[in-house]
Amino acid sequence: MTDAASASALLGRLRGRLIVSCQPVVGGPLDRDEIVVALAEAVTGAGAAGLRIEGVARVAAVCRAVAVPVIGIVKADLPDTPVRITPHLADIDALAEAGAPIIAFDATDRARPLPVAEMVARIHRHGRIAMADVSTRAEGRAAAAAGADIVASTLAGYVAGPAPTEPDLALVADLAADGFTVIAEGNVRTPEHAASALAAGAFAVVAGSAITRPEHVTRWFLDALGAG
Ligand SMILES: CC(=O)N[C@H](C=O)[C@@H](O)[C@H](O)[C@H](O)COP(=O)(O)O
Repeated sequence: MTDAASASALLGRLRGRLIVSCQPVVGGPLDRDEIVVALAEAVTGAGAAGLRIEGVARVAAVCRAVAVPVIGIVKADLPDTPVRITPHLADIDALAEAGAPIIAFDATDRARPLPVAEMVARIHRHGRIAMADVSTRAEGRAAAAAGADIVASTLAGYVAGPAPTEPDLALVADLAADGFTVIAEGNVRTPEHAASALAAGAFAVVAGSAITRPEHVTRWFLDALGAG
């Protein structure tokens, strides 16, 4: 993908659709490349229009295996910054080389290795679509001003305090009202959440844990039963 027309055609395939994040629990029994590929094949076979995949080797393997657009990310725990999702330019280069047509990165307003504009420029230099994972409307506005093609609610609630358990549909609605291409991501745990996200103005919806992390879903059930 090298031009605006192809980017727009690729995005068009995601409009109003479900994207499934296939990121197994780290270190768990499903945390294997072949299982991520199998999950990708299972959900796309069932109708998922796109995928979100972590790790360069996994992005390459999934891009070879399926025909839907892949959002590629790299996660890294760094000593000097809370930014974890695709923190470096080298990550962008590797994800582009692996074949991801969309590259997502942390675009929060925290101590960061590099300015958001530099990340977007690098993604565009590879002819890829830049997806900014944000936690607030201000971050979404700043990312869009820096040239991001998509803003996503991925990090809402994850910059401080306890991890959220519901999608931030107010943020989705605010970003959509600003006129951005918004992906609702983070704690979309039910089909009703997904439908509500589209109703709030999302362009597309990502669901992850609810589909591809059975350990988390099991915990939700156990908690509801007051068991274990
Ligand atoms: C905060 C963070 O690091 N989010 C990550 C981003 O890639 C993933 O761990 C999430 O699973 C993904 O965003 C999908 O969200 P959920 O699994 O809640 O449907």
